[in-house]
Amino acid sequence: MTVKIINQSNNPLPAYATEGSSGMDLRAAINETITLQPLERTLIPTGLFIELPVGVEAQVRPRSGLAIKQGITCLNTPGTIDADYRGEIKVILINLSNEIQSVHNGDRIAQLVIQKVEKISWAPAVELEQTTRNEGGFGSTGKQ
Ligand SMILES: O=c1ccn([C@H]2C[C@H](O)[C@@H](COP(=O)(O)OP(=O)(O)OP(=O)(O)O)O2)c(=O)[nH]1
Ligand SMILES: [Mg+2]
Repeated sequence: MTVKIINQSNNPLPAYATEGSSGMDLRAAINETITLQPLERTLIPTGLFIELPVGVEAQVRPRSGLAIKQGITCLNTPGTIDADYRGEIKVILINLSNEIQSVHNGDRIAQLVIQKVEKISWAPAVELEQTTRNEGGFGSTGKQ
């Protein structure tokens, strides 16, 4: 699948790092370094605008390296880029460490995963098919 993209940043286009990579890293497109206080969140532009076909979404997901090394993650993970969104892809980062963290222009701050999405119609009902699990959840399995 090819997807139209406008890149208003001076960073390279997001790319798969290896043949088997699910995501393409997103880079910060910022003029000045951003500092994040502990628990501070901020919206970081990428300079990227895309045109997804209907039936496809893009997810903005955290990078594990940033999370473990700096305690930085995406607050709304996974972020949803709707097929009909024509605005700039932005990343909501939060600093969950107890130190000030910095983000520089070009830093890889998140990753974009392209996924097919199903659209459904509701069939209103009064009862649902029984299952072994039924209403069990929230740690219901594996108990003696
Ligand atoms: O991490 C994100 C999440 C969303 N978006 C953009 C693309 C998406 O299509 C749009 C709306 O996102 P979402 O549906 O998550 O936000 P909302 O709060 O429901 O806003 P809206 O009412 O505009 O849908 O914002 C981003 O750029 N980055
Ligand atoms: Mg929405």
